[in-house]
Amino acid sequence: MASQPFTLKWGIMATGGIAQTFTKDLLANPASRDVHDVAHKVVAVASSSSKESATSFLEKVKAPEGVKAYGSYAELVNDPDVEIVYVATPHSHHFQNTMLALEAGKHVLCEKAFTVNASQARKLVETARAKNLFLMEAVWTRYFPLSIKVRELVQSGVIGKVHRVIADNSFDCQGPDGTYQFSDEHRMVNPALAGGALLDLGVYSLTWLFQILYHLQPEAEKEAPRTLAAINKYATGADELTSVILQFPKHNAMGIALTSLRIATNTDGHNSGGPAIKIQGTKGEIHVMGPAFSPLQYRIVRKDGGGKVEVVDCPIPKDPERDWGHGMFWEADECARCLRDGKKESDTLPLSESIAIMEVMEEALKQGDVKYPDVITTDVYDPKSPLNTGAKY
Ligand SMILES: NC(=O)C1=CN([C@@H]2O[C@H](COP(=O)(O)OP(=O)(O)OC[C@H]3O[C@@H](n4cnc5c(N)ncnc54)[C@H](OP(=O)(O)O)[C@@H]3O)[C@@H](O)[C@H]2O)C=CC1
Ligand SMILES: O=C1OC[C@@H](O)[C@H](O)[C@H]1O
Repeated sequence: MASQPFTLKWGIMATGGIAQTFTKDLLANPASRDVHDVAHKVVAVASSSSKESATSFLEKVKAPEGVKAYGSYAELVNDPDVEIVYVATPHSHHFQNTMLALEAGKHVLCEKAFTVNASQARKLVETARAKNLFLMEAVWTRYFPLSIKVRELVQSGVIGKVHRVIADNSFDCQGPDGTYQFSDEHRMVNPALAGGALLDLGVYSLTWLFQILYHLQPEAEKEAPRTLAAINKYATGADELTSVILQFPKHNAMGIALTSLRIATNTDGHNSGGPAIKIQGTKGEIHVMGPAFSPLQYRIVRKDGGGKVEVVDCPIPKDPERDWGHGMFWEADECARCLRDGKKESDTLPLSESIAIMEVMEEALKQGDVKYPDVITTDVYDPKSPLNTGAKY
């Protein structure tokens, strides 16, 4: 007889778009993605706006009976049934919200971008380690079977030594008059919510650079990159057209990360313009078709392939009962496996790597003179911060 799966009990912090998407993935049957060793239970959700928002969230995601709805983040982190908190607030809030959960003794999966700057990231990691708690940045793309396969292919030498990775994750968000489809208050462009292309979208371009050029470096030869950035800013002061070059001189490798809110990676949204990611080695290339955050196909182009391209599709499985499957469940499965195995961080995205990525983004934003308000950049934890209580700031 098969043994029972290890079941992880989740608390959801915030009720916005991605909280709904992720929670629906948690509620999908793991068997529909051929996972049988771990499972997930949603035990509570909290809204900083009102208990009603949390209740309406549970209706929207078609949660089963018995899931608790809270009107504050403090109640959620103090619920003894919650084992791990999924932090699904804007970037501005990640540091204070994750600290709130860690201080209450909860494990945390925190949405990308991990924090607003590197010192906040270091503080989170120090706190999680001091308290012996699990912590992971929710970069779901890393846990896609496609990403795992591409990393394996690169490591096995199929395309030889990789010298360059070019990755783009850009959206065309502008209306006919050049302003954006969303207001200046929206989290995408509002500096008070750490808005901007780099922290929201560019983090995925950097994910591809890092998971190939940095993650696969042997531990003894780890080399942090030099960062060179160019940034054009929107009227609000947030970055809107951002390019970052990462140089790894010891490994003779270079990465180019592109992101923008003005111009899309592919103008027709169908990859007609080519891949979003190109991984270029001495024996060939791997092309990953966009979007960079949720890719469904890669192609291997061999130098001696005579023009033939190997095309591999990696669809995201759906739970037929719920007619749902978005691909965020793989990162949730990673959290469950780590906790089952007593691990406090994921090997696929170690905390040191989340810090290294935040160091790059902080440096790039500094070079582009992008500034955020003190209330969201501080690395001093305050349980009563408006970012934790939902008060205006
Ligand atoms: N992995 C992925 O594919 C995606 C990840 N993300 C990431 O998820 C996070 C949230 O994004 P998304 O869900 O799109 O954002 P939304 O604006 O849809 O939701 C954010 C939620 O955060 C809470 N919140 C608390 N304080 C504030 C505030 N001052 N302003 C706005 N919201 C606040 C609100 O919930 P409440 O009122 O209930 O407290 C709100 O609903 C970001 O870090 C983003 O980068 C976003 C989209 C996709
Ligand atoms: O993480 C993300 O991926 C998908 C995008 O639509 C979204 O803006 C971003 O936050």
